[in-house]
Amino acid sequence: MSVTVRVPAKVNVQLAVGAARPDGFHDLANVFLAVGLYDEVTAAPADELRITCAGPDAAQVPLDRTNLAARAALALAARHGREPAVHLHIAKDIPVAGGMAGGSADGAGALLACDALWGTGASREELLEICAELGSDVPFSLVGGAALGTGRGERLTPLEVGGTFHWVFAMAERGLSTPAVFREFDRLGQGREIPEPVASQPLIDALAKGDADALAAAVSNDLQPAALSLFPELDRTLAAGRAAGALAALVSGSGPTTAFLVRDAESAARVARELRASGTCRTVRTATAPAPGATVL
Ligand SMILES: C[C@](O)(CO)[C@H](O)COP(=O)(O)OP(=O)(O)OC[C@H]1O[C@@H](n2ccc(N)nc2=O)[C@H](O)[C@@H]1O
Ligand SMILES: Nc1ncnc2c1ncn2[C@@H]1O[C@H](COP(=O)(O)OP(=O)(O)OP(=O)(O)O)[C@@H](O)[C@H]1O
Repeated sequence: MSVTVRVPAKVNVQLAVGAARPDGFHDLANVFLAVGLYDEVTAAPADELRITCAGPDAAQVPLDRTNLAARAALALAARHGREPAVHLHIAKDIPVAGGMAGGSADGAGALLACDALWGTGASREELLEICAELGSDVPFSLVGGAALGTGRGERLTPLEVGGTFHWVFAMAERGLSTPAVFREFDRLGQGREIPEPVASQPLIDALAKGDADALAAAVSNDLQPAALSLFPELDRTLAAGRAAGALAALVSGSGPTTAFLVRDAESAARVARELRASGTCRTVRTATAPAPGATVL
């Protein structure tokens, strides 16, 4: 017997970042939108905890206990006083270290898959609590759709989405480390007053209306200058997407994946084609949003 769970990637349509807290994290107003690029995590009984991974970026995924899927299985097993005897296989389609919460997706997926395989019967509340322990983005991977994340991003308020949004994503030649991007944010902000992060009401309204033009006018990412400072070539990718007719072009989360909001499927295909031809990125994918959260298949 095995259980397979499908989990979406995310794009941050707003990422407002406050000053560094004493614990090193940053308070955020983080508007997550789940997009239809998915990892699948399959849990099957085994003698001991084992992780395997397949997919284009599989070589970059750690297969030891630092893998977020392994950490999820260990956390659930410890809470329920059982052995983490499970084989977790990750079919990886979300780019690694791309700012699209791929590792977080695997954490949330493994948690749900182990809960179903073991018949743990953990409440939604308990699952969300474990997710928050695993990482700031993990609760959203479980929930999907759209949500405002406050605190370090783990405290979620679901948001309404009134239509389908079309996106193009350009994956970069190399990854960016999330802590390094936050550190660069701090460095760039030295000597400046960093305002409290606040969610944008026009952005929340645009999501609720399904209005792509209004969303394009409202998207923002406070980590973008830091990501561009560490990875200046991303500016060329953003410019290529804008020139191809994207309504908005931004760095996804901590980057280096760049995200392009477009009007419809036709324009997604055109922007994707022109981004590929621009030679400014490794691969290009199209996806629609919102996507559901972690789901047992
Ligand atoms: C950039 C985003 O992806 C936007 O959704 C997230 O804020 C990052 O979420 P994540 O990868 O799940 O991050 P975590 O695993 O919780 O933290 C990794 C590191 O990122 C930094 N970090 C993360 C979240 C946050 N609110 N403030 C931070 O400063 C910290 O250096 C932390 O040690
Ligand atoms: N299951 C996993 N899949 C991918 N990376 C993982 C996983 N578990 C741990 N990692 C480690 O986490 C690092 C970040 O990978 P991940 O793909 O989650 O980045 P990300 O998409 O930028 O994350 P986020 O958007 O949440 O900041 C990788 O370099 C890898 O070493």
